[in-house]
Amino acid sequence: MNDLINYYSFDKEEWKHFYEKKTVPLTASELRSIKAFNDKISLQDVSNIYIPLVHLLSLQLTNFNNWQETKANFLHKAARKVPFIIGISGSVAVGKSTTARLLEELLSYYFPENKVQLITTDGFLYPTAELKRQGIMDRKGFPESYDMAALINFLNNVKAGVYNVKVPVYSHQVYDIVPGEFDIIDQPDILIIEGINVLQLPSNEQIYVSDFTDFSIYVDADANQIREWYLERFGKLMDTAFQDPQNHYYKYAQGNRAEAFEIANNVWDTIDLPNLEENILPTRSRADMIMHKTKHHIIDKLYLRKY
Ligand SMILES: Nc1ncnc2c1ncn2[C@@H]1O[C@H](COP(=O)(O)OP(=O)(O)O)[C@@H](O)[C@H]1O
Ligand SMILES: CC(C)(COP(=O)(O)O)[C@@H](O)C(=O)NCCC(=O)O
Repeated sequence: MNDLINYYSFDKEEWKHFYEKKTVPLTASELRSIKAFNDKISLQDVSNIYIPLVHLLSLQLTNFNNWQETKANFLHKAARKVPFIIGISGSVAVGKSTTARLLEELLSYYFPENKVQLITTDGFLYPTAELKRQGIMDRKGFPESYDMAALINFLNNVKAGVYNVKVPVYSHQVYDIVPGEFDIIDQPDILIIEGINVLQLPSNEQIYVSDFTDFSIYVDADANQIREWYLERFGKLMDTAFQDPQNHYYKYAQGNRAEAFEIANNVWDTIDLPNLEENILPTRSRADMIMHKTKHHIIDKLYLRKY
């Protein structure tokens, strides 16, 4: 990516120095818990990239809380806790949900006084039956496949301090919204929201997801590299589907593996790659931070918005 004039760019050596001295060493149990959800994650990136980032976020959070109080005083209103929302965007399979879970883990660990919750915008996809009814099953992940009004309403409720806000649950295994299942977001101090559409501007809404986010991260990588990660994940999803006929990947797991990968390549070429090029990549320059990854998900560059 060419350096943009409104971003500082850093390689990882430069970035890690910003919080080197005060780096809190990771404990053995913390390392275990990070490894437990993804044993491939680079612990060096956790120390050199994510811990300085968590520190930066905590500075921004303090600033945000002070500003909410100052604003409430000016308006002669009682100050109340307003959730700080972190948005994470990027292509399908670039590693948004892994980054989001890692940040959730680290923020909860270093700032236990804060309640941290996480959601994915996948929950606001229309159910398969509705996508089929509209004839847009091959547009899953495109802007029209999401109930953006419901997503905006959800974010508004969270910011307004509403208790127990429900979020529908999407399952990659079932490849659909799970009927009757919800996550509950209940007055968090920090909400992380990850999804391909977090930085998008919905065509038929006056307000955007980004009107509710206080810091946003775009996870970036070369499209050919992301295809590999997509296929690797497809392989993992197939490997766990053997026993379960309800699983979307069961039919692939039962059939010829090479043919299944051919189908996956085709899905990438006809759905996820065009979506990346048409709708996701153009939103990259709206992010506060761009995190660029290379082979094995190793972060090689960071871009931080200047203004
Ligand atoms: N930092 C990372 N280190 C190792 N593997 C990763 C990392 N981030 C993502 N992955 C792997 O890459 C694939 C896609 O990641 P995922 O978080 O599901 O992407 P997304 O949420 O963007 O679709 C998964 O197989 C995941 O295990
Ligand atoms: C549900 C998704 C739109 C969201 O992707 P995610 O960022 O969670 O990987 C995507 O995984 C998807 O289903 N895309 C449609 C084509 C496909 O099967 O890859």
